[in-house]
Amino acid sequence: MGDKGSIIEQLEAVTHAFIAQLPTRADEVERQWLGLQQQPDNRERWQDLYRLAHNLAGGGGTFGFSNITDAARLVADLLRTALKEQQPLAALAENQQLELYLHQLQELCRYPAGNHNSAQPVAENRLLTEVSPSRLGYLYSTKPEQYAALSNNLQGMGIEIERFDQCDLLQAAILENSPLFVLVDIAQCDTMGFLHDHSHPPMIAISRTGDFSTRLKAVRSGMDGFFVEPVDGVTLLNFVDTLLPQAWGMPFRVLIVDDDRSQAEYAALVLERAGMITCVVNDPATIIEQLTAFSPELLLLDIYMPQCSGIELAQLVRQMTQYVNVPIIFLSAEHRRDRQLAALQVGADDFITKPIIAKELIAAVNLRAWRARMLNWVMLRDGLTGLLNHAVIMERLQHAVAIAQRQKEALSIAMIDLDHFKQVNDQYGHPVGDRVLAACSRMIQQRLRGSDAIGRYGGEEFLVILPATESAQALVVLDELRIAFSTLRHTANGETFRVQVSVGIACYPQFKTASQLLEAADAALYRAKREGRNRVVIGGPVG
Ligand SMILES: Nc1nc2c(ncn2[C@@H]2O[C@H](COP(=O)(O)OP(=O)(O)OP(=O)(O)O)[C@@H](O)[C@H]2O)c(=O)[nH]1
Repeated sequence: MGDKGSIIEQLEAVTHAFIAQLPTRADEVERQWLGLQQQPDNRERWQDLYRLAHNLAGGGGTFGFSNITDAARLVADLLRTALKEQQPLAALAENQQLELYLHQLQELCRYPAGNHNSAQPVAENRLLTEVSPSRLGYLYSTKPEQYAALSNNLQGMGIEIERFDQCDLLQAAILENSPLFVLVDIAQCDTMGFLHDHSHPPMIAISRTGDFSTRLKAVRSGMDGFFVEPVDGVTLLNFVDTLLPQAWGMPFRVLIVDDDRSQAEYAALVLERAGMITCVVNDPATIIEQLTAFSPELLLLDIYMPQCSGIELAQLVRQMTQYVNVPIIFLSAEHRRDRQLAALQVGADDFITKPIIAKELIAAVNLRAWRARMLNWVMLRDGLTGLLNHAVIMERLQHAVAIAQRQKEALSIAMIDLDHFKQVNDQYGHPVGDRVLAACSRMIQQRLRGSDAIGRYGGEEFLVILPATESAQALVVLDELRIAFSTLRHTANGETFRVQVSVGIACYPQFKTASQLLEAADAALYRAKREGRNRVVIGGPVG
């Protein structure tokens, strides 16, 4: 099921087939209704009409025609009640409400094109929307003084702020420019109705007070975050990072274990359609290999399987320490709440009852996978800079060297150290030093490729790993970065200052192991410092 192209093609094919037979279904509805005008006491015919509506409601939901689902459900609900309560069938044939519902349903089936909302599941998954990397932030506020304070604070971090005081202009600008985030003055929060209809960048409420009712107002307006003024730029950008597609843009990877092939394939189709990557396992005995090969971010387990139960499988997975944090969702026809609770006690996170409702499944998987990814993100990152922490960047280095060896390709690493940083702390204070560190980290992130790994190696020292990069290329990239650093203006106590960096580079295959690379980059950095700072030096003879 990993082949996304074929999944989408399959899905398009079945959707087209569904659309193609909608007009015929409309005719059938009409024929049944007219027939029932002649034979109102024919219970079987009423039941046929009920089944027709019921199927349209299901199919409409599956294939993205929510209007058809809504209309068909009105018909099906009305008919089910009437048939169950043994209401007089002749009266049903004269029910004007039913006639109206049926008419709406026929219209929607005959002209389905304008009603398709197939993009909805993907759009609902905000994390998957592509927003181009941007250095633009928007402020929606009628107060110019708010703009001045924020703009000052964020300019030092390389972010430009634009203010809007009209919602429609803001909305148009968001669609056109995809800013990094939108700050919304709490007074304007309740005018942001469009948030519910579209995907959008992180929307963050700002307010002078952080009391319960103000925060609640922000939540109810659909805000993604809340900051009390004065807004600290570093904290704000770190928070935005946790919501951004760079951090979350990769599709979720879901492993589905179900001995019932059709159920498993259906769940996989639904999730793939919402932009996720799935792997279906019908034989629970192969789960260990699949966990290693696929490295899922979430497990969807059927409870009742002949060979071993989903509950046993969840226990088995939880006993493998590397999967302790992977969310597990049970999928089962079990409706008894006590059984469901017992199942959850083995360490699962949620329980979805069959038959699968696509929307519910997508929402549950999205929520759990997103939470797990966010926790992971926080655990792997350095709190001040948002870069990978020391342990993680060291692990990435080992990994990058192994790949370079296997693929027989180049690899460069660079150690970046701020020059005379102690003076910044001494002169302006530690909090200003922190802000400078955060601004520099952001600049490295903005300038390097997504495939490069960037970590905080020590206090004011960063380690960058550039896969498939020769020393000459690394030199060019790092020197551009050095120049960009020296042009960044920082402000403190009304003064403006600049900070420079020294860089030491080392490259594979000149240096063969992670520790040799680190040693060589460190020695090169030392040379850069000794030779006058604000320069880039390559370790060993230049390749
Ligand atoms: N504000 C702040 N300062 C830090 C942090 N981590 C390390 N530092 C400071 O970074 C400074 C490093 O000082 P030194 O190692 O003497 O180096 P330097 O002043 O940058 O001089 P050179 O590296 O030789 O150019 C020390 O003052 C540390 O306190 C941090 O997280 N925040």
